[in-house]
Amino acid sequence: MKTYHEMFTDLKMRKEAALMPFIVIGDPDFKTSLEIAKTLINNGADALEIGFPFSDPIADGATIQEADTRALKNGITVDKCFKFLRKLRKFTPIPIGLLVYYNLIYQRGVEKFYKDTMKAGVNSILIADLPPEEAEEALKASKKYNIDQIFIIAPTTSNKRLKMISKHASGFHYLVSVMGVTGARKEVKKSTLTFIKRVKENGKLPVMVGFGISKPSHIKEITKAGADGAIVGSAIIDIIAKNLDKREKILEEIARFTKKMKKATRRP
Ligand SMILES: O=P(O)(O)OC[C@@H](O)[C@@H](O)c1c[nH]c2ccccc12
Repeated sequence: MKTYHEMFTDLKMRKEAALMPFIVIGDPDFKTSLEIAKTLINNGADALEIGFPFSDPIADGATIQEADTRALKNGITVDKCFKFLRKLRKFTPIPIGLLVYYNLIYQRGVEKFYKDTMKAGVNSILIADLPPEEAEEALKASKKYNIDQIFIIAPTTSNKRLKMISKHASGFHYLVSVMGVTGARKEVKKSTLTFIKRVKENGKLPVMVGFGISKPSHIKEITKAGADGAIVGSAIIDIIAKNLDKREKILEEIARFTKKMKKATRRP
């Protein structure tokens, strides 16, 4: 199993930024989502961010909300999510990060959740709705089980707060490109580029940018501004949603899209 640090070091030598696609377990169904994860890896993903479906995903826009609904309708539970992760880890050594809402962790018990995460060979956890001020118990478990705790940094995060987050975070900084919810966007704002520079100057970890990244040109813009990689969720899930009645097309189109996005991570 590869650490984030090893991944970023390897990529630096190859003059590439990291491509980290995001999918929801069980969307459109358990088996297909595992095939999708493998397709992402086979076509250039450097790491994966894996979402546990949740009924009230407050940080998510319509695309991911609907993915969560599809997965929950398929009967995906937290136990099934861990089963998925164990299968995925057998397939690949690349870093795998979880995206979860705190309720799912709280329900299982913080200690047990982190232990299961460790046993599944997962690298990191990002809890979408848990600020660092309230993360004491989670941080304790993350240290005990050697899981990187990822925290979100938003455009409104002050440098002072960024330093506080830097004290607790490991793995990478998750820079949210814009205020708002997840969802593919047409453009990268100029303000996002200056924000990336600010986090590079004031943070301590490699910077991954997410929220809205949906085209190769977006990846080029953010990496030129200093980002170490991109997290791409909704643009991939839109492909799933569009092809629900012709599932063989899902893998085909995701393969094509991933290759195109990975190509854009090469630094000139
Ligand atoms: O979907 P987008 O706009 O490409 O953004 C990445 C995103 O999907 C993923 O990182 C994510 C999904 N749900 C979240 C909730 C909070 C923070 C991040 C996320």
